[in-house]
Amino acid sequence: MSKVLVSDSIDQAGIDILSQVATVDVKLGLKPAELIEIIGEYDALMIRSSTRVTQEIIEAGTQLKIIGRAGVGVDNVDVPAATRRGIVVVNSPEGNTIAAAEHALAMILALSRHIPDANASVKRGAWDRNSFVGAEVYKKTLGVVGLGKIGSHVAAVAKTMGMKLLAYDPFISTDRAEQLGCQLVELDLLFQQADYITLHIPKTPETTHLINATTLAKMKPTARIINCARGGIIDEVALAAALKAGKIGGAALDVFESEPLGESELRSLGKEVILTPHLGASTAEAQVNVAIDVAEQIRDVLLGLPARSAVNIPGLGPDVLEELKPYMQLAETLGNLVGQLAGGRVEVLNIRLQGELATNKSQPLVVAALKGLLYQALRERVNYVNASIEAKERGIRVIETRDASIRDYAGTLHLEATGTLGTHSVTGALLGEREIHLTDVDGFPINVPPSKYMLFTLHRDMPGIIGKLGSLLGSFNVNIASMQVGRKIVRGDAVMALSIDDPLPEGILNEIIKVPGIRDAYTVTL
Ligand SMILES: NC(=O)C1=CN([C@@H]2O[C@H](COP(=O)(O)OP(=O)(O)OC[C@H]3O[C@@H](n4cnc5c(N)ncnc54)[C@H](O)[C@@H]3O)[C@@H](O)[C@H]2O)C=CC1
Ligand SMILES: O=C(O)C(=O)COP(=O)(O)O
Repeated sequence: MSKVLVSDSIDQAGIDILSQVATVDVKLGLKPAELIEIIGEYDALMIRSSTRVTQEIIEAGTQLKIIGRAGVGVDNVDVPAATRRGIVVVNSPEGNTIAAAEHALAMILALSRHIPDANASVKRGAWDRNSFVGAEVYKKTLGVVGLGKIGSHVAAVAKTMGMKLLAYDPFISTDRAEQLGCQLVELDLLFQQADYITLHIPKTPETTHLINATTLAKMKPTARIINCARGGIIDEVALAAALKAGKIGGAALDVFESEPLGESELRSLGKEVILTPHLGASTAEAQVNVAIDVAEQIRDVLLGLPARSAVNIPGLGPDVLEELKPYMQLAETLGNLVGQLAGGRVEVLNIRLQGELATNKSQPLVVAALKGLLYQALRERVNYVNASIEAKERGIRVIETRDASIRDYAGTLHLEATGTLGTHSVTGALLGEREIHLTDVDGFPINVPPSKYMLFTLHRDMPGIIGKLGSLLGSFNVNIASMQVGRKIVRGDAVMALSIDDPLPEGILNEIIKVPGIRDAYTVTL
């Protein structure tokens, strides 16, 4: 019989489902070394946000078939390591949406009326009616950063409380924002005008320390910040300094850069600060929802059935998956790449399936391409099940064409994305043992395998330009793993595709564009 390890607190409803098909061990508070020691006995691991599933633990999980995250964020799981091992990672993208939204709303009102401190005061025996004069949210401006599942519910409720709604979300259309009652604005304007700023975005390289000393200085001195999304989006040292200097009116945090929260200036601040221990999803209802959602997926996978909310491996039957998996990985890689090249919000995605890909089994490839395209916006919240729905909700028009004629490769996939910042295209194929190769970028022929960190330049094909770029990167200690030039005619325009060992340090892109002959440059992380 299969064995399942539950290493975080999971509602009994989930345990009961797992017990139908497996022996279930609930072991909470395991240290990493303890988890490494026992994980090899288990076919499945069920977690929330406390257990950190590192590459080391995944490699020790020699029998693991599935990791189930009873919640949204899988940033505590080394998903690429799981994918390399063929371990499916599933989550519950919507099970705790209402809970998290209501926690953010509760924080807004608790901050406004100093409820935690007033409560503590009365419980200490005081009757102090002067120290807790609050503020109304009515007719105040709420700035919603991230208008996804949770942000849009917060906006809907705040609107009923008479708040004016501003939103910033580079991947949402103006129409969609207006449907949600929000005026879509640039982030700086939101910071300048909002009385309350509530964060509902994933933690990504772009959103890390989005709230910092510089952005805090743009806000009203009376502004209040709420973070029920992810620790790290706010620079907590800068926030504490701004609060102590009276540059910010208040903050309510449910998530922290390091959890459990260690030593922090935030603890010493008064009624203008509310701190909760990552309770956004901690309602009875949400915990039943996510436990059942994920336990059912673990049960299905252990029974050899596909999972419905896999974040890394599509929920297809084993045979179909075996046949399509390499092409789906190609499609997802190309979707991720073209999404980053296009930048901003994509409005149209043209997908051309060529040669052996032009079959009636194209739908999983289209879904995989959309999942890759939406990854920058939604991270682990987008999966093979909801990618098409999310694309539709975001107003992305998908145009699919098939051409069974075979050209340079047996089967190629061409994606063209038109977004608010322009149009870009990529083509790819599988070579040899089904190795992914990029074969064209923006109409320029190349033939390179994708790597995690890549740099693309559009430049004039002229002597010395490769050397200048190489020297510039070298001066910033950027190591080039490979480089290739694609051009259509000699001395015309050309594209350079470089694989680099590490992410491009901040600010270098601007230096690259200053190199004579270089027209544009893009850095991507795949
Ligand atoms: N505190 C807690 O216990 C909980 C926290 N969460 C966290 O809340 C966050 C939001 O969750 P959902 O609404 O379900 O996710 P979602 O994926 O539905 O929404 C995220 C939104 O952020 C937008 N976005 C992505 N990058 C952005 C950027 N740089 N600037 C502005 N917008 C950006 C996306 O376009 C998307 O609309 C996630 O990080 C999730 O992990 C979710 C549940 C409970
Ligand atoms: O679902 C999420 O992203 C959460 O942050 C919820 O975390 P938890 O399951 O309550 O540890």
